[in-house]
Amino acid sequence: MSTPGRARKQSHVLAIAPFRRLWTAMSVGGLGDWLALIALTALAGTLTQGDGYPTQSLVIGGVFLAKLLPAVLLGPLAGLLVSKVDWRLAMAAADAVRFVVVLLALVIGGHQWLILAMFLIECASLVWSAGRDAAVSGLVPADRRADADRVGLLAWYAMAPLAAFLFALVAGLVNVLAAIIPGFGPGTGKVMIVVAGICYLATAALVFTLDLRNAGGAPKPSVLTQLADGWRLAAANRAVKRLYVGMIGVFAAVSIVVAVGRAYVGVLGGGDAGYATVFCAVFVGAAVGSFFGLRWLTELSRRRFFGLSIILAGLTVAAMGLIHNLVLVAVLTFVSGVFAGIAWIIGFTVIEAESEGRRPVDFLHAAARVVFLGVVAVSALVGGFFGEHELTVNGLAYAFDGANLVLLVGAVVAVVIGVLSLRRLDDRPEVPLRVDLLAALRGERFAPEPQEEAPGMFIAFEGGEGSGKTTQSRLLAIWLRDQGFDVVQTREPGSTKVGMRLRAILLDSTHQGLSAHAETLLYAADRAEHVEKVIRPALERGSMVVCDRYVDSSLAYQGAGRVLGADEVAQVNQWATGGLVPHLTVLVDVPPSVGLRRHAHPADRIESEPLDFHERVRSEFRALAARDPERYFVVDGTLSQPEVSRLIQDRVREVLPDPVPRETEANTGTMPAIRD
Ligand SMILES: Nc1ncnc2c1ncn2[C@@H]1O[C@H](COP(=O)(O)OP(=O)(O)O)[C@@H](O)[C@H]1O
Ligand SMILES: Cc1cn([C@H]2C[C@H](O)[C@@H](COP(=O)(O)OP(=O)(O)O)O2)c(=O)[nH]c1=O
Repeated sequence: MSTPGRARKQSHVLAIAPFRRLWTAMSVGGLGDWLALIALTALAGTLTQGDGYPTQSLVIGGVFLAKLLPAVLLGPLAGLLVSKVDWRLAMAAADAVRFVVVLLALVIGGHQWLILAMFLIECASLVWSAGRDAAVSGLVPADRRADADRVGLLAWYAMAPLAAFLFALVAGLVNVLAAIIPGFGPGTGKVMIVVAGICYLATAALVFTLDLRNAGGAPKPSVLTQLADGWRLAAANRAVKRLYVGMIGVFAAVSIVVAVGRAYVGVLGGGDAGYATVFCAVFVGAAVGSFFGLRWLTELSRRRFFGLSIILAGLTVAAMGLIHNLVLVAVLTFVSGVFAGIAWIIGFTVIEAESEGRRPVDFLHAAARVVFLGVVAVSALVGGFFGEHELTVNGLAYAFDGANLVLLVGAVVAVVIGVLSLRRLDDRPEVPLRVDLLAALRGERFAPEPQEEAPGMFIAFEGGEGSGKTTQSRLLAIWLRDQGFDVVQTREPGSTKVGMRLRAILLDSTHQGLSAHAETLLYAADRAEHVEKVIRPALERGSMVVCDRYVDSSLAYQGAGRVLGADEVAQVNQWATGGLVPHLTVLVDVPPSVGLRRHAHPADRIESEPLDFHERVRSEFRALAARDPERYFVVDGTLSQPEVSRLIQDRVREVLPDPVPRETEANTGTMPAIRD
């Protein structure tokens, strides 16, 4: 539904000039951050070159940890600090600190200092980010802040491959110079640290010249709060939870490549340039994957493609751990990035559809940070303690170090998560994956052998309490009979002999406390009986079946209302009905507050549920309809009865075989109907 205010096309959030300047500062600062990270980890690798593999692995891990810990531990503090001081000063001071600290890294040697420097830079960055949030709330109107956050994050992530690319470029140049000029001085790490310092200075200048005094607003929730909030939102929807697990799993596997990259590249004979190339390859791969993820293999179910990409990303990471060749490792890194990108964009799109347009950006960004932290810590420790090993197979020596082990373990985890995602999120269980995939590779959608389709037509009515389904399904049955069709009008629960008994159990309000699982199974039992004894025989005779409630009621009431999750309830019902799906489902949509007031009789067991139960039911019905607009017709049940009927008739006419045209309908006359 669109409101007039929404319908007005808004200009891009970057059209707000002061925000554009802030955004530029965010991008330049982001470039500095990424450069500092790559440079400090590369320097850590170079400094510890002679100290043995375990030390090197632990020191590089230490730098990564120093980058990630402050946000998790000190995030809320920084927000509090900036809410008390002038944000512009705070940001400029943070930039000055970052500038001084990176440059000190040039002067002070020793790997302990690199770790401390990273920690200090990150603490300053926290203050900077809190200042940025305050600035954004001063510069951007409230309804545009989500857009502002999005372009900010986009810029930040886009700076990663750019920084890595610059780093690789300079590393190449330094190598050439070192070859030409014997004893050529500074290594790439040091050169890039200077560039990072310049970025911080530029950021300070950009921020300082921003003219705005009324910035303020509440600081953003901390990483841990964002995580908890995001997870709580997902709790009601199992598919969303599984998508989160898949996305985070594939992210973890690919993070390992970055975490062990410096040490592994060193073992393979590469240096700074090789490390930066691998770093760049992950991000470029992910960008390519997320750009094409929705466009490749369009005939394959997206959920299946999601699981498959996670498995393939895992297999690529495994190959990386086993193949000792720098060029191949760089190529495989790119490929694993592509698969991770595909999984992320699909996960994102499906989650957005499942959660009514809410974008889980904050949650995923926070989760990515925490997961990266964990991955880096574990990789550094395992890699460091496992150390270097050499296996001898048939007289051939094969190096198997901590990095190899960590890559393989990550790969196995990703493959397991991928297989689980594939099984648990499958939306085409009736079609074998291999057949589906082969057809999709040929650009076709595999259609199972059409089952002998019964000649009749099945129309279901769905909606909340008092929406008017019963009234409308009766009126539609009468109208269809007038059109000359043989009509079977029926309802759930309770249209068979056994069904009547089940209905009594289900709706009698003395049966309070019936377990949600038992309730689901009883509705499914009623439905199984109904399909076998009433609906299928009618369809086989060629009748029109008009049914008041069907499977979607269970998805909405038991799946969402009772929070059992739509997937399991759908599986039970798929089994109970033998997969019988209506040709058309009419959803009569009314707010529960309106529908519940319409009934005069005393409330039954389900009607007496609280309002938020009925709200969940309604939003699940709407979500189901939104997912398959071809098969659903949503009608506003608050309109008058004749109006609702007319809209339904217009829609049903479209699917009728050989309908009487609307213009001549008045002349065909109406059979006298007995109405109650
Ligand atoms: N479009 C409508 N506007 C106002 N009242 C309606 C409308 N449609 C049905 N009603 C009334 O609302 C009550 C519930 O209708 P019913 O068809 O039994 O709904 P449901 O089967 O969805 O519970 C009935 O009293 C009916 O007369
Ligand atoms: C068919 C079905 C109904 N229900 C609930 C919804 C209704 O409250 C009740 C059916 O009662 P009914 O008297 O048929 O109500 P309505 O006129 O609203 O259709 O059973 C489920 O919870 N799950 C289901 O699968």
